[in-house]
Amino acid sequence: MTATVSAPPMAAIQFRGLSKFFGTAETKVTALDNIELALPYGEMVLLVGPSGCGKTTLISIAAGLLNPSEGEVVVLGQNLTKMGANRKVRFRGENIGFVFQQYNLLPALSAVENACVPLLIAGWNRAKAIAKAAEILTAVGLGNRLKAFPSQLSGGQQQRVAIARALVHEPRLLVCDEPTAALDAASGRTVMQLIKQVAVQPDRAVVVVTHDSRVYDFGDKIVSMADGRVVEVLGKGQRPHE
Ligand SMILES: Nc1ncnc2c1ncn2[C@@H]1O[C@H](COP(=O)(O)OP(=O)(O)OP(=O)(O)O)[C@@H](O)[C@H]1O
Repeated sequence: MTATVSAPPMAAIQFRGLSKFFGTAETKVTALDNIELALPYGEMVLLVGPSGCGKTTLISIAAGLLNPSEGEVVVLGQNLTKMGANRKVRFRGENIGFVFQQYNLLPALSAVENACVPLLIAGWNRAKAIAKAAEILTAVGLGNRLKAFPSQLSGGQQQRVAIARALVHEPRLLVCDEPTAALDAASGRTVMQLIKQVAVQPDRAVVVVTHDSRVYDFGDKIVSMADGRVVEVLGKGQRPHE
């Protein structure tokens, strides 16, 4: 009999009464205003909305990179708001993968060396880390470019290396901030397809911040934000009002 992996009972990410302010007094900016939102396992959730509406701030809090000013965030069953700084760093390293608009690859390292960095940081032996990184690079279609340096790869290929690096330690939450912004339409679609194929699993969660309406079709859910608030949560195939 095949073992099936099913979603854990609770939401992958829960924001409860979450607010974030920057600055004080007359310079005070409300980046997030009382967010109540639960994001599920097993889906690709797109976070959309105009520039400055709070998307990056929200995923930075979900990823434990930023603390909220008010409210709570529970990620993969752990309340980050109550977690000490050292534990949070460990939790992040073990459970969260990041993909950004800039690929942030190390230019002196080959594709496979770049992709295995998180494993080396986690203490893996080099040969095992390289083998695992090669496996995931193959899964994202770069099995024949393992030894290429970033400067020898196209933008779309470099983003695929960055995706492999983000997924190599099998994180249960993948957070992507504008992953297709620097790519042409075709490469952007390939990258979204890969994220969907490789990262979306019943016991994992994927959140993608995007301005790129060309990739809205990939969202199982679209959370639309404005002025630090969630304005609507749309199902598959629905489009936000622009
Ligand atoms: N470190 C900071 N200090 C002061 N204000 C900040 C800081 N980070 C974000 N903000 C402000 O908080 C608000 C939300 O910013 P955020 O970057 O989350 O928006 P965004 O929706 O991701 O925008 P974009 O799509 O342009 O990346 C903006 O008004 C921004 O200027």
